Amino acid sequence: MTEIRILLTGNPNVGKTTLFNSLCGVYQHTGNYPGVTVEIKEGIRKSDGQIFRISDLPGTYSLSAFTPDEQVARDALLTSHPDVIVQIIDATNIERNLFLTTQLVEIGLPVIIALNMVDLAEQTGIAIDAACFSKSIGLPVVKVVASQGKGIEDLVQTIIHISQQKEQQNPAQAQYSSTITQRREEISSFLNHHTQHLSGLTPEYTAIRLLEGDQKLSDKLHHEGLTIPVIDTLEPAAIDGFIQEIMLARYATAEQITGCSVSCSMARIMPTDLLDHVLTHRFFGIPIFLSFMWFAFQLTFSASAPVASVLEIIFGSINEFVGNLGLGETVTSFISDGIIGGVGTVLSFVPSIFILFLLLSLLEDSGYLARAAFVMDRLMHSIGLHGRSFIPLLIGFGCNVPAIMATRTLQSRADRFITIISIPFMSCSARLPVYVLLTGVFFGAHAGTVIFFLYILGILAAIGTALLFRRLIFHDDPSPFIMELPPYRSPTLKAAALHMWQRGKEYLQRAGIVIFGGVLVVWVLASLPFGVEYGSADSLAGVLGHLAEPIFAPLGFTWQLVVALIFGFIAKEVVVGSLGTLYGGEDSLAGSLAADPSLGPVVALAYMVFVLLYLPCVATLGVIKQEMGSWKWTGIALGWGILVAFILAWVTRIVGSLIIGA
Ligand SMILES: Nc1nc2c(ncn2[C@@H]2O[C@H](COP(=O)(O)OP(=O)(O)OP(=O)(O)O)[C@@H](O)[C@H]2O)c(=O)[nH]1
Ligand SMILES: [Mg+2]
Repeated sequence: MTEIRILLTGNPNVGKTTLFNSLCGVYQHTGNYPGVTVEIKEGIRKSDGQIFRISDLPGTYSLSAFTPDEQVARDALLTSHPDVIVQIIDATNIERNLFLTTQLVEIGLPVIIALNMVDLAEQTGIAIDAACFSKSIGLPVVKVVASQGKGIEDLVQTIIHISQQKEQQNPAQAQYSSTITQRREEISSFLNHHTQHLSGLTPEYTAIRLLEGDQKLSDKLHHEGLTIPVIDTLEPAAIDGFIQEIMLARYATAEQITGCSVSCSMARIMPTDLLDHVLTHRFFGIPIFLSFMWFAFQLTFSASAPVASVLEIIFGSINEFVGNLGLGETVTSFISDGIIGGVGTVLSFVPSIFILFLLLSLLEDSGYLARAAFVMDRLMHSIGLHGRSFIPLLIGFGCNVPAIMATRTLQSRADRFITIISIPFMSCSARLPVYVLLTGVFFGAHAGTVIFFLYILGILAAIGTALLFRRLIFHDDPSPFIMELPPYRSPTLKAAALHMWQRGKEYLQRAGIVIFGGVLVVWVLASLPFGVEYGSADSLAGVLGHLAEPIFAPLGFTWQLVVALIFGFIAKEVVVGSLGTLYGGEDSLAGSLAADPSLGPVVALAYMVFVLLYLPCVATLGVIKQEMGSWKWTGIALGWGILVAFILAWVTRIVGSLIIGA
């Protein structure tokens, strides 16, 4: 078997990852907004007697990289020397995508165009003559619909064909003015004598990249002791002029190619514009966004509460059954308090998590969330957060770990840090079970609304944090933000369900290992030392809880709540798991909570506020350290979370008691 190495590249949000998934038969996260993939993902396909080693790159508009994710794409394209580059082009937006093509063809490696989303292009009345397009661009063009797996076979055959072909491609190149051509020759003839410094790039190509302002490349050459003609001798203003000129030449080429092969029967579709007008309206935009979110939480709670109570009844009967088996005290307690009380409780919230994920996936795939980002941008910019930060913040609703990785789409370190420290306040799905449990017990019909406000509080805490840190530490203004709105795409239930399943599966897997481990520790602590009553104040868990209780006295938390918080650090699902274990006994967990005289709506609310804000789980802390590269900032993020949680939970308790007492 021969091996073919392929890079999938293209602008953001054109369907690279969807195509990658189709080619490799795997699942990587996709979403209808730019910046979903921020790292290179590798995959393998074996077919037709070949091994295809495929890399999915983050999206990029050009090779002049500005953000960390674009740099990853640029470096892979310039330094990894693949056999074939496949550029995925959005068929509804060909001309803009071709700007990147004009850069790719200059590298000198074989390029194939995968023209994706032809289904959408056809719906909007854009007709593309692939043969004519291929001829005018001088590259093979394959039409595909990645989301339906159409055209994949054609693409694979083309890849095989091109990788075996020996002769050079002859693609349409950008036509530069005589000044640029002359400068280019000057630099490349100099580089001809120094090819050992070019790491496989041709002198001509290196010359044009330098004229285009590739800082990384010129830094590298300087570092190796070279003085580059033109670049090092001319004024920066002159170089800026070259950058402009080259860009214009690229656009002109893109326009020329598109002109002869694409015809539009309709100028633009109106419904999108009209819809955007409403959804991104200056005044209505935010209320509309909030209503969508409120509706999502209401639905999550009302649809999942019945399922959760059925599961609770089932677990109750298993408990009774195990109790009657006469297995001995420790084994019975292990099964009913540890496994069923702990892990079972966590699992009974799986339906809520799945429903929330399904709703978020539908909103995301339709393109609405990107509009929400746009609406929030106006607001966020005025308070010192970068508009682009909104997408990582939103991803935080699912899990904080990928959200923090998604900050790689931000350019400045200040923007990144401010976003990273704000993300843990976004209520990830692991916290939802705590809300569903406690609001169900203490807030009855208002449960959905209380959950909604907790999410809003999380968003406000995130925004407040950004504001404060921007003013206190970084002083500068957020860098300018350009975000393009992705097209509306009618979400398919299949894609959304797949999305939901993938995210839900992670939750289940965690429930299997991490949560079971965490809950087991709590069960052991509640059972030791031998001879004490399970979960009593004399058990190790009781002692630990009582030790920490004074700290939490102003908040009114019982020692069981405190122990659950401590172990919630492993993963936030462990909070309900521990409560299930510690409040075990005859009654159901909900029943025991309702019967505990030290608990009531006010303490429950303060507890939920604390759980929402207090600290990111271990995994999140790990990734903060990885992305910030410093323990100092990781410590600041950790301490800040605890401080905010404490203050806001305390305020909740005071204000709540005043209202209830009044
Ligand atoms: N209608 C239609 N939708 C598609 C097609 N291919 C992808 N999509 C959708 O387009 C959106 C973007 O897809 P992704 O695969 O995440 O795009 P990407 O290029 O990897 O995006 P980044 O990683 O952000 O650069 C998703 O909502 C996909 O479901 C297609 O052929 N037709
Ligand atoms: Mg992607």
